[in-house]
Parts: sequence; C-alpha cells; structure tokens
Amino acid sequence: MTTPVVTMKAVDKAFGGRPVLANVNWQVAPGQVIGLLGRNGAGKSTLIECMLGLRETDRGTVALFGEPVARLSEAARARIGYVPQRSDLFEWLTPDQLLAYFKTLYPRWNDARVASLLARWGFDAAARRQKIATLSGGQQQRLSIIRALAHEPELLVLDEPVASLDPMGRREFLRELVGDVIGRGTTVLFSTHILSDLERVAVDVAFMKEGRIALQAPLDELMEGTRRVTGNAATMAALGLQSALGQVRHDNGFFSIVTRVTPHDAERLEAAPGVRVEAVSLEDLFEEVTR
Ligand SMILES: Nc1ncnc2c1ncn2[C@@H]1O[C@H](COP(=O)(O)OP(=O)(O)OP(=O)(O)O)[C@@H](O)[C@H]1O
Repeated sequence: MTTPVVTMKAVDKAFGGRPVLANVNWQVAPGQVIGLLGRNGAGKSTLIECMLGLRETDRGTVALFGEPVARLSEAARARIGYVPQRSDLFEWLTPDQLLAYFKTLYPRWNDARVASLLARWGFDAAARRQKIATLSGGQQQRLSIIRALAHEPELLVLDEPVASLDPMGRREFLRELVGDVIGRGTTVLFSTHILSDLERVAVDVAFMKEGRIALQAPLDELMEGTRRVTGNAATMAALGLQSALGQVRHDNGFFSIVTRVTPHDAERLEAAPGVRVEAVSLEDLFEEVTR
C-alpha cells in the first residue's frame, strides 16, 4: 500500500476551551488535489497548521510521508511547500535576497523555474531589489508562492493563496497550478473562498464544518450526483430520502432537501408526481453543507 502523504488521527484542537478541530480523521493520498472549503472561522487554517506541525494539537496524531510531524526529518521537510495565509516573508530583505537565502536551505532548487516565474509574475529588476516590506500585498503573495514552488515540493499546501491576487494574477496562478504543479503529480491542498476557481482545477473538495471534514468528494462527481428536491411534507416523506446534506422548510409549508443521488435515484425522483428536482451549484452546496 502507498504511504499516505498526510494522516491525521483523532486530532482535537481548542482555543480557550472552544473546540476548533474535533476528532479529525483524515488521509491525503499521493497526487490528490484538494480544495478545502468552510465558512470564516471553520478551522481551515488551524487544520493546515496542525497538519504541518506548526501548531500543537491537544490530542491525536499527525504524520507526513509516514513520519510523525513532531519529529519530521530534514528530508521530509524538504518535500513540503507552504504558502501561509498571512505573509511570513522576511520584510527587510529584497525578493532576490530572500530567494537566495531559501535556496541554501533546500537540497533541490529550480533556478530556471524561479527566473521564469519572477519574469512572468511581474518582478522586473527593480522589483527584485526592492525591500519586501514595500511590495504590495499581491506582490508579496506571488513571491510567497514562488518561494514555495522553487524546491519542487511533493506536498504543496496553500492557505488562501489567491486572496490578494487580482483576476489576472489568479488566472496565472491557476494556470501554473494546473499546467505544471498538478501535472507533475504534486499533492496539493489549498483553502479558498473563491468557488469558481475550484471549477477550473479538477479537484476533490473537502468541506469543513463543526471541527471536522464534513464531506469530501471529487467536485464533478459531487455536482453531477447532488439534487435539490422540493415538495410538500407528505410527498417528501413518501420519497424516503436518506442522508440529506441540507434541508429547508419554506413559508408555504413545502420542504427542500439537498441530497446526493445515484443516476437511478435521479430518474426515480424526476418521475415522481408533485416533486421538483433541480441541479445545484457549488455555491448552493457550500451553503447547504456549511449551514
Ligand atoms: N491563536 C489563536 N488563538 C485563539 N483563537 C484562535 C487562534 N487561531 C484561531 N483561533 C480561532 O479558531 C477558529 C478557527 O480559526 P481559523 O483561522 O482556523 O479559521 P478559518 O477557517 O481558516 O477562517 P477564515 O476563512 O476566516 O480564514 C476561529 O474562531 C478563530 O478565532
């Protein structure tokens, strides 16, 4: 069996007595690309930080490449790239100095790739010699991504990587992610609030709710196999729908249930009298799952 890239078992984490991660059991397989979704404060950053050993857990175990995260070898560390939500770049350095410094820390470093990304992502000679503190938020985020890609990590973790990028920047980043990073078989985990970006990358989506991963599935499978079913109470009860992802009672007494369906279920529901069956958007699904 291939060793999972990430294994989290029974992980709990609370802040001031308030649970943020509650019995997280999660595995990420080599080559998986996962978009992590959840409302503000759902615990995405906390999950990522505990996963990478940047934050201690209260309970449970975390392993990366089969090694306990608390005692990760240098070799395993070099296989990971991380773009934090808040810039952690050394602001008193210039981009050239920062990249030269990080190059000394890694056994592998792709100079040609760094040069190409710098050129394509707007770092001309002047910007490369400017203090990082004086770069814009978006430029700092681009630099943070270049730093994380330079050593060609096998596990790339990005916490809202596009939050301060302009639409062009987002597109360029996604192109890099899809064309190069994912193409090389990199395992990628990225949190995002921009649902339309997920549709451009063929990914699994994982929804965080109540301290754990409430639902995870390939995005296309999820969209094809989820329906909103609406009808009155008696009709809905007769359908015997199981495992609703979300349920709403309308003012007219009708109910809508969002549920995963097999193609056979979908046909059966569409043929049922007095029932409306609709496809849902990713935004609808986000709302239902994280409600
Ligand atoms: N260092 C800390 N001390 C106290 N509470 C914290 C700390 N870090 C996070 N929290 C709390 O934990 C909860 C989860 O925060 P986290 O940053 O993991 O959420 P998130 O899903 O990444 O949110 P967002 O989408 O807004 O970035 C929040 O309620 C937050 O206030």
